[in-house]
Amino acid sequence: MAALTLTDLFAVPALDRSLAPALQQALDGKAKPPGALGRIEELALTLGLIQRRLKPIMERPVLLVFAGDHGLTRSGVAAFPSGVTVAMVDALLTGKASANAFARVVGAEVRVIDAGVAADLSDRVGLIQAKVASGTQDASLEPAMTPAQAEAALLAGARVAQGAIADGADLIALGEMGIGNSASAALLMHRLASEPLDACVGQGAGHSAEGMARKRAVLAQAAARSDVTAPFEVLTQFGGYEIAMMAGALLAAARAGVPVLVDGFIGTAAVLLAVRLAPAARDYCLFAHASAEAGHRLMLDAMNARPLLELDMRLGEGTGALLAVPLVKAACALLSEVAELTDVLEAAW
Ligand SMILES: O=C(O)c1ccc[n+]([C@@H]2O[C@H](COP(=O)([O-])O)[C@@H](O)[C@H]2O)c1
Ligand SMILES: Cc1cc2nc[nH]c2cc1C
Repeated sequence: MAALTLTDLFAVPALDRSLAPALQQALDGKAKPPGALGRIEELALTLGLIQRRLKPIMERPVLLVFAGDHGLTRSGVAAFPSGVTVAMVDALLTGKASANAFARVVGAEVRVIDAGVAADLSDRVGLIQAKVASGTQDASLEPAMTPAQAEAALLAGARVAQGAIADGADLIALGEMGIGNSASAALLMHRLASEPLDACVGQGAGHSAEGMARKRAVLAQAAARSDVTAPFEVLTQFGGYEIAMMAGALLAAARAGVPVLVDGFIGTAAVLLAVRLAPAARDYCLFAHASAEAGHRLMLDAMNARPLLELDMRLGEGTGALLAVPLVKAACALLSEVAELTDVLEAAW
């Protein structure tokens, strides 16, 4: 098979809506008042359209956790040291992180990918090795990555999603781990959603008032360095590798007709990037939760997205996406398992 190119990856087909009337009729005919299952009915219709089936199936959800480091941390945008990225990759690989625990609860598989961690992880068992570089450059001083690195990261993310889908994944959940990536995501949001930088900056994994002031100042310096707004250029200027790979994974899943569960602030920034690169990708996304990170709501609004859950979470790793898996499964079960109202009434009378 010919190697995937960015042109292929950006050619996401528009969602085929031809089954919408039949799906709506099926939902209205179930043993319940029309519309009584609210947003689960909306979700069921979306899943039917994406899978092109009147009875969508959800048997093998797979969480992809992309990990990467950020040169911006050298300028003090994060409260935690970037070594925490490695420690959490090890926790994720050994089943000890929150995402692993939640994945066990909802019956999802977890795959962990080295997108650009600033440490040699070549000896880690079970880690998908896709490192483009050992962390991005410090985006407050220079471009986070080269165009060739951005392209490599988008394509590597696509290949990881294609691999999971080839193994039977029928739902891709996107997660990430990367100290400093809330800073990178804020810069992406600023440029891709055209929001003032201050509205895009939140506390990330945690910050004192002094830390927040430093984060804002460093990001203002980064934003002043380059005025790009075109999505690929915004990625090269502001990073990061795990964000690029999540965007690539979404585009590959959309092309394969596989729905994607979107997690928090950083995952949503990756989706915004993907949607600016290929607008049709938006219709393959299921937005799992509203993160407590300031700016997340506004970023969701930029894509007209209404998240399923609101739990005041701001962890990342895909934890919010995982908690929405049972809702997705329930939406499938509604279309495939619930009786027709006419059959139920006939049986009773
Ligand atoms: O998912 C979110 O909404 C979210 C919001 C804030 C922080 N995080 C996580 O915290 C890390 C980024 O925070 P920071 O302060 O290091 O930029 C990264 O590992 C993310 O997974 C995640
Ligand atoms: C401990 C820790 C765990 C995380 N998981 C995702 N982002 C994280 C950030 C930190 C700091």
